[in-house]
Amino acid sequence: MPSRAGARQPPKHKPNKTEIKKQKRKRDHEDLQKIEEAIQELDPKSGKIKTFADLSSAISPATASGLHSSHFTNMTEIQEQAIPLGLKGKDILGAAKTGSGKTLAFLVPVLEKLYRAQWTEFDGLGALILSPTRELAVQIFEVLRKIGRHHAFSAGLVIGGKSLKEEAERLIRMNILVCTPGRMLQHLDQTAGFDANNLQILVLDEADRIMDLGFQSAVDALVEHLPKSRQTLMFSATQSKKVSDLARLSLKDPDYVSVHQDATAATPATLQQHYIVTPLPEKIDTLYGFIKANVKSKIIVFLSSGKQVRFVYESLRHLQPGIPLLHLHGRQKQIARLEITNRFTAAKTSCLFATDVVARGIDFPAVDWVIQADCPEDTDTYIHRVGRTARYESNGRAVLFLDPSEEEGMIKKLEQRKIPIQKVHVKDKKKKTIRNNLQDMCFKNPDLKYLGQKAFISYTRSIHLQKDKEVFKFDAHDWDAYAASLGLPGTPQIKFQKGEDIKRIKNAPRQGMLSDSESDMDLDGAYDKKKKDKKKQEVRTKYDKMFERTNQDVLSSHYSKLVLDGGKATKEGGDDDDDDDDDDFLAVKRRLNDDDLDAVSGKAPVSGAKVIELGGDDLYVVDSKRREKALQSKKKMAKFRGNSSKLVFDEDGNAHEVYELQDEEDFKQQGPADEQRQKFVESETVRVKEADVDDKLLAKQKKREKKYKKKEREAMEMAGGADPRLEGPEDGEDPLALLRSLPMAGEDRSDDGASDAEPPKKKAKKWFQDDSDEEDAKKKSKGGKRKKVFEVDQEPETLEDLEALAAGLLDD
Ligand SMILES: Nc1ncnc2c1ncn2[C@@H]1O[C@H](COP(=O)(O)OP(=O)(O)OP(=O)(O)O)[C@@H](O)[C@H]1O
Repeated sequence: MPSRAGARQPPKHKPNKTEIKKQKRKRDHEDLQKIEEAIQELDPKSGKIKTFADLSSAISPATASGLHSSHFTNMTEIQEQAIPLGLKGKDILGAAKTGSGKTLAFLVPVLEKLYRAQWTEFDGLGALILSPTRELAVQIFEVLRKIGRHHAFSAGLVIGGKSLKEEAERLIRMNILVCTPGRMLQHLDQTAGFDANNLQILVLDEADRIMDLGFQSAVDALVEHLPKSRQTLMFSATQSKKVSDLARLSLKDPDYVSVHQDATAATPATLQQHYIVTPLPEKIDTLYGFIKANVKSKIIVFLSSGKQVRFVYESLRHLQPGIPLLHLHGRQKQIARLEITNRFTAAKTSCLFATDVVARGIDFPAVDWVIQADCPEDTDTYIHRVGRTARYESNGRAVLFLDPSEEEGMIKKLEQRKIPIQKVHVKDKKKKTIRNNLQDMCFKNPDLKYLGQKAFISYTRSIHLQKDKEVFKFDAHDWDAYAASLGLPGTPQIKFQKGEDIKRIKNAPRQGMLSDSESDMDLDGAYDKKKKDKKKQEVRTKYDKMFERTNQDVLSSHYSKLVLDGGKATKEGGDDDDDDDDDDFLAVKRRLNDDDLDAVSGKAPVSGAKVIELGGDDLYVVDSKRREKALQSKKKMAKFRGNSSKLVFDEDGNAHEVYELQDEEDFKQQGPADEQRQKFVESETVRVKEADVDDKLLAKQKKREKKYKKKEREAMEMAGGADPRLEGPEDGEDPLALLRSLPMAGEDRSDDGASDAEPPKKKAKKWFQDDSDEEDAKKKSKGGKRKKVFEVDQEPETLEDLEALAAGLLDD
């Protein structure tokens, strides 16, 4: 088509900023509209949604590209079902096998919820994701960072480990938070300007764990801070539909999404599951044998408590099985825990001894074996533990160690859950005992022995407290043999406390029984207002801190416990929250040879320790040189002893303060105050004068004695001083006794006793040799040389005089 030359073009309209914004808003609005429509059309049951690309019209471009760049293409079953429902704004109870991708199943709906609400940094907290452990929270946060990288939301991790203030500063600006319940509650309670009033979506990963007793109070209090009109997603491999839990979280008509039907197990098909029957006293041998036979593998060994973990790790480490060993439990510092998690993640071959702190959710890559050396408390725990291997389509193997008494009960329970498990036997030629090595190590290393004792106690205690008596039969075990198998010189005695405490612990099995691992689960970070207030009131001295300080050696936490036990703190309800609650329930009779320890028998186990009684109820235990030194320092211990006061004793032996205040009435009866004062001054003047005379006499006497002793010493030196009797007094003897009993020249030895008691009389000026010397001299003059007689003008008084005299004798 010809162009019309010279025709005027209509002027081009340049949109101003406001118009641009308007257009963008319109476009955004239209986009959101389209997304909403696509979501409405999603049908999870259609079987057509298999890949993330199938969702592309129902999710934001930012999420789609985040998933794509993280190499997530196909969806897992739980994702296929849960993501569409989540996008539709439904509350969800999601249950799917371990390692089946539940994390993405809730993270995609979280990102999309905020995206569609056009959430900005000024809108505050929009999504909250709760995890029972710090490790799992970190892992969820990492996945969120990956798939959410193209979004503009701010996201944070709140798991403690930093100061509340430091966390608080950043918290206020966050749109999405991944956190542990206790720490989150603490912020909601204490951080100014931080609230969750606008929260759009709440997620509970490992929901059954978060909803159980251990977290009950924290979760209930936390929910009170959240708005009722929100979406709630709960996920776990062992999800229950407990109505009470749903009510507590005010879930609205939730969709139950379960991808393992009742006919199939909650464990992945790619997982091979076995069990070994090994009597408790042989367990550590079996474990060591297994590790030695699999040194080219990546293994996780689950034990029932942190103390078990520490003992097994420390003792097997000394035996150098030829595979890097790691250990993880809740009493370790946060940094150490993360470091160990990272090291095990990166390792190709390694054996990690752990409590249930890593039983749930943690996605260690390429784990070959999961060993449950201590039987899990229930089948749920079994499922989560074995789920650390055979994750997302990979293979894995799991072995459960059972005592003969546990076999029937546990296998029955596992069969009820349709868990396919096979019995296997340890090959005879692979059996090897390490009992002698352990005994030897415990003998040489008291710290290890101590750990063994603690491990023994914590194990017996956990068996006793287990609820499932069909599986855990306390009386079926040979505890002596078990103690011996750990290398212990004797069986620590166990004392069961009576009364309400047991009930309380039994009713709250998780809090009481698995204290080590529970504390891992953020219970140590759990916010307990009462505890906090109480702590504030307690004044802690430098020495309290010294005894509380951990990592000095393996025993330190025990010291502080003993100090508290022995001291008033426990008696007055002192808060011993730093240690686990072993001794809440069981206590060990102390097996101590030391007489000192009798005073505290029955309080706690420690052998070879000294107990120093400081007076009153205060007892301090010492078994390191450093502490011993500290306790010997009068200056340091003065703080513990309190201010000293001078006492005087009356004739009956009763102690009185030096200045005891007299009753006013009695005082008045003795006459006017002035008169009394006058009398007092006069009597004291007389007393002082008398005392003065006595003091002078005493001083003179002392001076004389001193002079006399000096002479004796010098005379001895002059006489050769080689008498072997002078080599040193025996312990407890008067060091001068020998000197005094020696014959002195010119001294009358006929009166030995007197010579000891009285100072010698002043001698004549001339000083001769004695009679026996004269006799000697006469004999010598007959047949030989006559002994020279010395005449001296004056008795030698100084060392020089004596030296001169001695020199004269030698000259001869
Ligand atoms: N769609 C997917 N495609 C590929 N890999 C996936 C997909 N979804 C999840 N994964 C991978 O599967 C592994 C397990 O995922 P995830 O940790 O979410 O499992 P889980 O179901 O939460 O397990 P657990 O019950 O133990 O907590 C992870 O390594 C994850 O990266």
